[in-house]
Amino acid sequence: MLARVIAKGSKFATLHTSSRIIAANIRLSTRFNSTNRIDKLRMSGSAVEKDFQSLFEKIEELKPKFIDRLAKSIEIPAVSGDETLRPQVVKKAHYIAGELESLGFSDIQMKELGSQPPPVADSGLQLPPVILARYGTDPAKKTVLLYGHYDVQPASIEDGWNTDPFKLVLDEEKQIMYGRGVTDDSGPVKGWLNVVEAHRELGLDVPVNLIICFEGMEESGSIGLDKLIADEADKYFKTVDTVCISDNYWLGTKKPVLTYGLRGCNYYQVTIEGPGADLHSGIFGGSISEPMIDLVKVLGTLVDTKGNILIDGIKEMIAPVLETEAALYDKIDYSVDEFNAASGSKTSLYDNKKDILMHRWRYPSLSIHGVEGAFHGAGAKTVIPSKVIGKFSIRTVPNIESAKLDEYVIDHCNKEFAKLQSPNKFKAELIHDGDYWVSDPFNASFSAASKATKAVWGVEPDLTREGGSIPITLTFEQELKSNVLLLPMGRGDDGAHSINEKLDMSNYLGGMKTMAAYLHYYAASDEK
Ligand SMILES: NCC(=O)N[C@@H](Cc1c[nH]cn1)C(=O)O
Ligand SMILES: [Zn+2]
Ligand SMILES: [Zn+2]
Repeated sequence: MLARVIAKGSKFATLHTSSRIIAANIRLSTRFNSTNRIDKLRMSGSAVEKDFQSLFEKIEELKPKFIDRLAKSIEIPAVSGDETLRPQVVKKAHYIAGELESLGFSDIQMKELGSQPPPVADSGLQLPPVILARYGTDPAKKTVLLYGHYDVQPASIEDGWNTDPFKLVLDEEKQIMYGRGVTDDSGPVKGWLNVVEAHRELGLDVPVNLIICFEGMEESGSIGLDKLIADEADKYFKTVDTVCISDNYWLGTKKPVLTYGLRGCNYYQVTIEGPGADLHSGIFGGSISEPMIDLVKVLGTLVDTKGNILIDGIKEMIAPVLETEAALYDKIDYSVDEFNAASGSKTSLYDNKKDILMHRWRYPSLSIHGVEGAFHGAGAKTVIPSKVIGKFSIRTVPNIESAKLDEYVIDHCNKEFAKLQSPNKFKAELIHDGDYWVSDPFNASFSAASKATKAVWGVEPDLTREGGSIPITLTFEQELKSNVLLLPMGRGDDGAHSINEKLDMSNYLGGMKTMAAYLHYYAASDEK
């Protein structure tokens, strides 16, 4: 099936110790003061780069096929957070496994993770499989584990999409692809497959062994994957030298980045249950205790309008800002204008780059996401919802302890609800969690990615942290005792999780070239 085309003319340790972070920051500031370190790591180059031209040309030549491959993927609504769509998530897993097989991958295993733990409506709901596969098993080569996720965030046209979110639409004039998952994370996942295909078409050896680990629950907290990685650390993953994840974005729209840190994410729900059914507000309003009113009151105690989290104990766990760290932000290529453009507004809480970046990378945030069971349609339905579930999450940073955070959050909610003296039933609970990750970006893998970026984009990448979360990153680092590199494909304005998610063609093609060059530079490096 071909992509729909818009006609021309239309429009960085689980509790990472402070000392490790200090060391990383000092090294980072050294890097920013001079490029000596990365230059020292730079190998001669020419032998490594001899195949780049043909590889890059082949990637360009295969563009129609690569668009088509992405289009097929976008058409499967693999929304992990929607229980009714679980069969689609499983379908997409099998579809990708088929593609891996036809591209010559071996030892393809669909690892089952059992049933999804509560809270879940269907207690027997099976988790989607984790796809494991190998490309090459040459003991003389290094082995790179490629992680990605094939599930996506929910999307519907009613949210304000200009096009069907589950159809890839190519704006020919702007050379931009739209669709749920194009940048997060189907584009990058397909990118790795395409890189292998380009090598095969050229009869060119992939210079490293690849191990694929693609999961279908990333957007829902990577439930079940921690255990699989621990179980397979000395088995399927035994030979892994490094892990590369392409599941985040450039900071802005112009400059490529490599990423060495992520915030964590603990996601909670509060359930308030009252009347036996939804009621007529004219008959019962004023004489019944309304769950939605209780919920609004409780949610209103979590955070203020300036983004300050109002739950006791959290602020005290945040790692102090170091002088060396503070200096880093000035050197990052980013602006308030880019932030505003990406948000489509001028509603920033801060008027300078440093504060925006610090509140994205190194301070926690609390967001209120939605209310299940509440009236949310058009019109003016005079209903009193009988049961409502409020959803919110906290993005975590060094040195917030996840278990302590859960305790503080749930205690806070229980206390605030008790103050209401409501007869309604109340429960506050954690849905899923994933730790923050901050790493030292001075190793062979980051060095290879830096050279690859220079080779493709002509600039040294900025080293960034990311406000989002990839829950499994720390698990890979700890269980496999290997470095993890975040090598993003898309741009900061791609609208991941939002409406009209996009991926610029230049980022899809350039991203694949960078991935390919990375594998070659890493293979040629003296270090692991
Ligand atoms: N591209 C990474 C990403 O979007 N990660 C999600 C992970 C998550 C955690 N809880 C729910 N989803 C993110 O929201 O950062
Ligand atoms: Zn993602
Ligand atoms: Zn995502």
